[in-house]
Amino acid sequence: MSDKHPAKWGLTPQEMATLPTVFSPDLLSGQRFLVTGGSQGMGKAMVFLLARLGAKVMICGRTEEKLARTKSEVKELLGADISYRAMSIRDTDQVDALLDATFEEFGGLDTLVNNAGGQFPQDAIDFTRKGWAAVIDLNLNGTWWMMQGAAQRWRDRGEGGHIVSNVAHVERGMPQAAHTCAARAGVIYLTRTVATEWAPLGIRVNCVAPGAIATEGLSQYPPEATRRLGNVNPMRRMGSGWDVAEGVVYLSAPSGNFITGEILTIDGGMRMWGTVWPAGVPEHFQV
Ligand SMILES: CCCCC/C=C/C(=O)SCCNC(=O)CCNC(=O)[C@H](O)C(C)(C)COP(=O)(O)OP(=O)(O)OC[C@H]1O[C@@H](n2cnc3c(N)ncnc32)[C@H](O)[C@@H]1OP(=O)(O)O
Ligand SMILES: NC(=O)C1=CN([C@@H]2O[C@H](COP(=O)(O)OP(=O)(O)OC[C@H]3O[C@@H](n4cnc5c(N)ncnc54)[C@H](OP(=O)(O)O)[C@@H]3O)[C@@H](O)[C@H]2O)C=CC1
Repeated sequence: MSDKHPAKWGLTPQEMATLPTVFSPDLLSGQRFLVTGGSQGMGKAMVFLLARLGAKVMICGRTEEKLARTKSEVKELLGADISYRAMSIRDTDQVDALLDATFEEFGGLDTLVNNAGGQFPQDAIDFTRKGWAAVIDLNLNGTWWMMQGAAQRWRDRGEGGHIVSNVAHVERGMPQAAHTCAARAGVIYLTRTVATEWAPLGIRVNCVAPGAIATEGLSQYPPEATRRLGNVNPMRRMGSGWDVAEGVVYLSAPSGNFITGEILTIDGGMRMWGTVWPAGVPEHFQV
């Protein structure tokens, strides 16, 4: 992937339908997945991969049009049927309705993928209370409502399950994204805690932590910032939604059966070298 600023970010449906995968075609046959934010970006790559591997998939997002488009593309290119529901993970009533609808339609759920999220770039010193609250509500609270709601249903039905949440590489902090960094750290430590609490229930809980990934979501960021994203890790390129989708499958398939409380970092080495400045590099740090 080049580090140039493309006219359109992300993978095409045709690419997601044909990209090579290390997994065998029937790996997830009969497995039931719920992917939040499955209508674009990494979530959509997960949906295509899961459908290609035989899984039943429910997706959600706020925009019905994008969900319907994803459903028809999956049908047209893979011949598979997926389900969707327009909702916001920030609304607890809508979270309950989504989980109830999914368990009812599929007769249960095997893996919840918490992928929906986002933020805006800003220096922390300038955050408004409303802006801080919006990012925490989406990335920490919304993710938690989904985690807890799924776990309660599994417990009440006497069934186990798996949760994988898409967070971000936050070990070194993330300048101009302190709100999301705080929220993602919260999800990481929820994961590490409930992985223990919920082990007796047969529920595994993991995260994937991406670095800079080329998705449609990047169109919300200024070109002067995204132009640098191919240079924020030692590999000096961005990852793709497919890289993250394969990580989610690895944790969710039998390959992940003895993995819980884990954070699978998929960042091209950004933990070691490179800093994302989503609003642009301040003068002090320019070389
Ligand atoms: C951080 C860099 C990591 C590396 C690159 C990562 C990239 C990605 O993660 S891309 C994929 C994710 N997609 C996005 O991040 C884009 C989507 N972003 C959002 O949806 C918003 O940022 C959201 C989280 C705030 C959504 O909440 P919503 O309820 O829709 O928020 P509002 O638009 O109503 O705004 C509420 C409040 O938030 C403040 N605010 C929003 N945008 C900005 C901004 N661009 N700059 C500064 N402040 C912002 C503001 O206080 C808003 O209140 P009002 O001013 O009264 O509207
Ligand atoms: N791209 C990157 O480099 C990185 C991304 N991440 C994180 O990974 C996740 C996926 O990223 P990416 O694919 O780039 O994101 P995108 O912005 O491309 O996609 C986000 C998806 O989430 C949905 N969504 C957003 N808000 C809500 C909500 N309140 N309720 C339900 N669905 C919602 C969107 O649909 P709709 O707008 O219709 O609701 C969309 O389907 C996000 O959490 C992101 O912040 C982490 C590190 C790096």
